[in-house]
Amino acid sequence: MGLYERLGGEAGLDRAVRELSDRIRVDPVLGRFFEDLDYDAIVQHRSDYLIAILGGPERYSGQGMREAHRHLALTDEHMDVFLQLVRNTLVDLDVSPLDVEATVGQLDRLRPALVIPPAED
Ligand code: HEM
Repeated sequence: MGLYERLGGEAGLDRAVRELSDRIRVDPVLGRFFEDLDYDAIVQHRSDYLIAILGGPERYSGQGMREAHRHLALTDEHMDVFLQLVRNTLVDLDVSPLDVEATVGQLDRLRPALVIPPAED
């Protein structure tokens, strides 16, 4: 059984992403990014995307991660807060410590696409 199945497959990941997204929305650092956006659509896309990269069916057909986040000018701190919320959410959903770290590790691989390096000047 792979990581995707151990996380509960499509239903398990959908639930985890919903729980994670509720936490992101009220987070003091990350919440402001979602003001005035179609929140439910973002949660659905995020879920589809994560299901695909964690080994489930490919339902995501939105933009690439770099294009989707470029205008947000995310920093390493934003990414760290995001990954900590992922970690806490999975721990609270009783995912095993090894699988929590494997999942966080997979998501951290997207960091170079999501974080815009500070301008050199
Ligand atoms: C591994 C980490 C992440 C993944 C897999 C991910 C995934 C996604 C996906 C799939 C979309 C939708 C793109 C589309 O509909 O075309 C999206 C949009 C968005 N993400 Fe992320 N995201 C990640 C990290 C973050 C972080 C750290 C933030 C910081 C707040 C963030 C903020 C946003 C916002 C605000 C949007 C909507 C942008 C807009 O519509 O203007 N994401 N993300």
